[in-house]
Amino acid sequence: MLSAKYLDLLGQKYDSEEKVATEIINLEAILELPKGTEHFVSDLHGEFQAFQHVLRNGSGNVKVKIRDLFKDEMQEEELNEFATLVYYPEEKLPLIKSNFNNTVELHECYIDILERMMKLVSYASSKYTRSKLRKALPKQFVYIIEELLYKSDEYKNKKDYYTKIVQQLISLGQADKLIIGLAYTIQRLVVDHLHVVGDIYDRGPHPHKIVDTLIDYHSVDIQWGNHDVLWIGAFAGSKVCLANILRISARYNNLDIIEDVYGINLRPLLNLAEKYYEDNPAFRPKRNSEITLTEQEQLQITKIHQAISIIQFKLESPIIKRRPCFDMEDRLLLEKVDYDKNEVTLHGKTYSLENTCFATINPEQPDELLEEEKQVMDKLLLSVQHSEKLARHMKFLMKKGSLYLKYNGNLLIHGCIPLDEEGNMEQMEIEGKSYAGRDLLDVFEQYLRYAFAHPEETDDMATDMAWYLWTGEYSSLFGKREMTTFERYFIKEKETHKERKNPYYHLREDEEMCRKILAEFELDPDNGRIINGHTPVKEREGENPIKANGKMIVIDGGFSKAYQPTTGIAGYTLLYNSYGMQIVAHQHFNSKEEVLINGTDVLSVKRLVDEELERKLVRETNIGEVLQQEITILNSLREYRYMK
Ligand SMILES: O=P(O)(O)OC[C@H]1O[C@](O)(COP(=O)(O)O)[C@@H](O)[C@@H]1O
Ligand SMILES: [Mn+2]
Repeated sequence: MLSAKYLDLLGQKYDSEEKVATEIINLEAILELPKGTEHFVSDLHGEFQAFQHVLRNGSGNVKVKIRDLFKDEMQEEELNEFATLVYYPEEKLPLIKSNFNNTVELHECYIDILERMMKLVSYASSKYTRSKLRKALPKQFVYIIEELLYKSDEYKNKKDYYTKIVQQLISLGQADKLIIGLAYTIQRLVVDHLHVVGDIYDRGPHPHKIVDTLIDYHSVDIQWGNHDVLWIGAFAGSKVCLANILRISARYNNLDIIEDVYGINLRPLLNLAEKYYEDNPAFRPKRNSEITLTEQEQLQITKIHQAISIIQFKLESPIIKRRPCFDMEDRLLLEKVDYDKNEVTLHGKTYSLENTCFATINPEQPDELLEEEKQVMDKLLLSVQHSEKLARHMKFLMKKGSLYLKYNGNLLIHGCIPLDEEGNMEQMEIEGKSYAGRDLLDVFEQYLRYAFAHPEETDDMATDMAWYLWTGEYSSLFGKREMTTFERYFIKEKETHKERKNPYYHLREDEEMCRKILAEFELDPDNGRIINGHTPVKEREGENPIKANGKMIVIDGGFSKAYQPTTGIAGYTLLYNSYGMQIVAHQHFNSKEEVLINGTDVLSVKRLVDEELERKLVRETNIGEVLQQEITILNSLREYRYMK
C-alpha cells in the first residue's frame, strides 16, 4: 500500500482526474508499441572511427530502412550516397553540393534530400510516440519538422509546399543545418538503446573519444571489461593498475592518450627510464599506422615501456603476499629468477631469459621499488587522480556501468562466470566468506564501487580487488588461470605464454550449462540468452559466434585492429528488435574518408539468431515493467483522490 503522504505528493503533479487518466492512457498505449531496437557492441579497444561508423549506421539498420523506402526509385549507387549523407552529414553535404554549379539544380537537390529525409524520419519513428520523436528532433527545428511531418499529406501539391519551405530555408541559410539535424535524428531513431559489453580502453588510439560519444548518447549502459576496470582501478588508487595502463599504452604507442588527452605528466617516468634503460627489441612499441615515430621517439617509448613493466612486476608482489585469497603465489616471478644465470624456473622447468632489463632489481629483494621508482609512482598517481577529464570519464563508467546486467531477459557480461570442469560455480573465499556465481560477481562489484569512492585508500582489499578483476583466476572479467605478461617479454618458449582459460569458455558451448547460468541470475532459461564479449571469435577458423543452440552469443569479433588477423573480420555487433535478434559481422573498416568518397559501406553480413513468433512489445521489456508499476501507482492515486 502506498502511503497517503506519497499519494498527496503525487497528487500535486496530477491535480485533476483528467490528468491522471491521460497519463494512464498514455502509458497503456506505450505498452502496446513494439519494443525498441537494442544495439550491442563490445571490445571496442579505442577504435573510435570503426565504432562511430557502426553507431552511425546502426549496424546496417539505417541502410535497411533506406532500402525499404527507396529501392524502387533509387539505384544502388544513389542509395549508398544517401546513406552516407545520413551517416556523415557534415562531410557529405559539401561533397554533394560541389556537384552543382547552378542554383536551380542545387535547390532541386535540396528539395529531394529534404523530402527523403522527412520520409525516413517518419518511417524510422513509426514505432515511437510523438513525444519520443520530438525529443529526438533537432531542437531549433522542431516546429518546422513537425509541420512537414504531420501536415504534408493534407497538401495535394506537396512539391510546392516543400519548395516554398525549402526556398525559405535556403534563403535564410538554414537548409544545411536542418539536413544535418535530421540525419542525426535518423541515427538516433534506428537504435533505441545501446549496450557496450566491455573493453572500451587499451590498444587502440581513441578510447576517450568513444567515452565522449557515449556520454552524449541518448540511451546506453556499459558492462565493464577487464581493460575498463584497469583504468577505473588506476583512478581509484591502485598503483599496479596504473602501471598496467601505462605499460599497455607504451606497448601500443598510445602514450599521447595519457599525456595529451588526460594531461598526465610523464616526465618523471621518462627521466627514470632514461637513466636505467637502453634499447630492447622486446619492448619496442607496436607499429601504429596512424603515427610514424622517429628513432629517438621509438627509443624513448622503449625505455619507458621497460621502466613501467618492471615497476608493475614489483608492485604485484606485495599484493600477492598480503592477499592469500587471490591464490596467485605462482605469479611471484621476480623471486623465481636466478639473476646470475639469467634463468627462471616455472612449474619445475628452467627457461633462460632473454631481453631482460633488470637494472633496478636487487636480487636479494627483487620486489623492492627504488626510492626513485616509488616517487615516480606517487607523482603519477597524484596526476591521474587530478585529471579532470579522466575523472569525468571514469565517473561516467561507474554511473552507467556494472559487472553484469540483466536486460529484457538476457544476461550481459563481458567475460565469464567462473566454473569448474564439472560446470559448478567456482567458490572464492574473500575475507572469511565464500562466494560463487552471482554472489561472487555482486561482491566484486561492491569492492570496486568502494575503491572508487575511496581513492585515497591505495592498499586496501577493495583497491587490490580492482587489480584482481583485471588478472585473477576467478575474475568474471578475465577468467584465465594466469596472465603471462612476464613470460611473453622474457621467455622464448611459447608454451610458457599460454594462458589457460576457465572451463566456462568451453562449457558455454553447452545449452544446459547456459540455462543453469541464466537460472543462477533468476532469468528465464527458455527465453533468455547470455551475451559475452572478451574472447575474439575466430571466424576465420570457422568459429561461430552463436553457441549453445542460441543461448550464448559472443560478440567480440575484434574491433581491435591488432586482433583482426586472428578473427578475420572487423567486429560483430548484435541487434535485437521486436522481430528478434540478428548478429552482424562487419568487414574491415578502413576509414571514414573512404566511405565518404566511394559511398561504399562496410559490408555487413547478417545472421538471424532468432525470430520472435509474435512481435515483442514494450509491455514485455524492462521498461514495460517500470511503466506497469507506474500505472499501478496512478490507479491508486485515482482511487484515493477521485473515487471516494
Ligand atoms: O596482446 P597484448 O596486448 O599483449 O595483450 C595480451 C593480454 O591481453 C589479454 O588477452 C587481456 O586482454 P583482452 O581482455 O582484450 O583479452 C591477456 O589475457 C593477455 O595477457
Ligand atoms: Mn576483455
